[in-house]
Amino acid sequence: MKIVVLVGGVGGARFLLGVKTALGLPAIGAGESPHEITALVNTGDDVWMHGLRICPDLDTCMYTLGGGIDTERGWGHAGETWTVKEELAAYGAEPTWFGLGDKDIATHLIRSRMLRAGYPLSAVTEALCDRWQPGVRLLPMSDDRVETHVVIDDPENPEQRKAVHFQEWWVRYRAGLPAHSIVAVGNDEAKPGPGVLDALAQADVVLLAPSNPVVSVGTTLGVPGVRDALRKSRAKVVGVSPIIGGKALRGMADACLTAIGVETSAEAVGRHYGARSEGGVLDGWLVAPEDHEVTVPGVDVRAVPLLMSDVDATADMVRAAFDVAGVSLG
Ligand SMILES: C[C@H](OP(=O)(O)OP(=O)(O)OC[C@H]1O[C@@H](n2cnc3c(=O)[nH]c(N)nc32)[C@H](O)[C@@H]1O)C(=O)O
Repeated sequence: MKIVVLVGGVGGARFLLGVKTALGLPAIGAGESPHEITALVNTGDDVWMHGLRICPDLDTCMYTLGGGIDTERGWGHAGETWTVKEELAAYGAEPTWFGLGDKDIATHLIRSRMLRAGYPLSAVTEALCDRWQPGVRLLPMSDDRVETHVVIDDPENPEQRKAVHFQEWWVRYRAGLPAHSIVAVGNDEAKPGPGVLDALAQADVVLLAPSNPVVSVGTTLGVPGVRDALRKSRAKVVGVSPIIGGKALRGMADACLTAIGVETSAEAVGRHYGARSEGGVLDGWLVAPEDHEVTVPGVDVRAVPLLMSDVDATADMVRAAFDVAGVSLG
């Protein structure tokens, strides 16, 4: 079976651990399987800092699936040290609000060197995955530069608005400054990355991980051609709600939803994605038991436990999604 999953960072990576487990693969690392998992990974959070190209969602997926993640934080390397960050701060080199660990910097150094040598991000990702063996094909949504920006009131001059990179809004300001709008700069002209459209065309089932519906899954769907390919796919498309009982489980997805005028509820996010039969992308939508009254016109809504408390619980969630999609593992 060919499974395609649209993912962001931490929640997306944890969901992929469950997909692997549901398919009988080891959660960490590679393994023999008749099944093929392809993750279409958001790159709208990517940023240049200190001359390095940083791809938070790709790296979080790669480290998590390859067994190198700091499981407490959910991002960055296990056993990380921060000498370079401290030295940069001692020089007064901005930005000081973004934590780049020493081990993590090695990944960014290799990526930046390869990008500068002319390799596309997809090839760089493949090369980095040679080390981590994630057991999932990680495809950047695009090789083209797409960077999400957020329009806020300028904290230094509240009379004016300014656009800041998503990372500055999210990490520096903890999404605490109201977003007037969120714009994925470059999305309109981006081309889907190599393999992205083929994966969607050949998929037996497509899953939307419980990642941020605006700045992760939404950005990938915003790459021209991706939404159409998904809508045309012969596979059923099942989404998993990142919102339970009216709240995001981690992060500040509510601030992103508010910025695009969508309520923070499983129903509103399901309706935002919309039914495939009505121009949207969903055939099925998994919500948590407390959201069992949710309806999304044209979509098969099922209530199942949605807490990714461990890989087995997450694998159960994935099996429920397969059930809604009508696929069996044989
Ligand atoms: C900006 C960042 O987005 P993204 O990179 O998409 O982050 P995640 O992939 O971590 O998704 C955030 C999203 O995930 C939801 N979440 C987290 N844990 C669970 C869980 O156990 N079950 C479930 N159904 N959803 C979960 C969480 O509510 C967030 O909305 C970001 O938003 O952090």
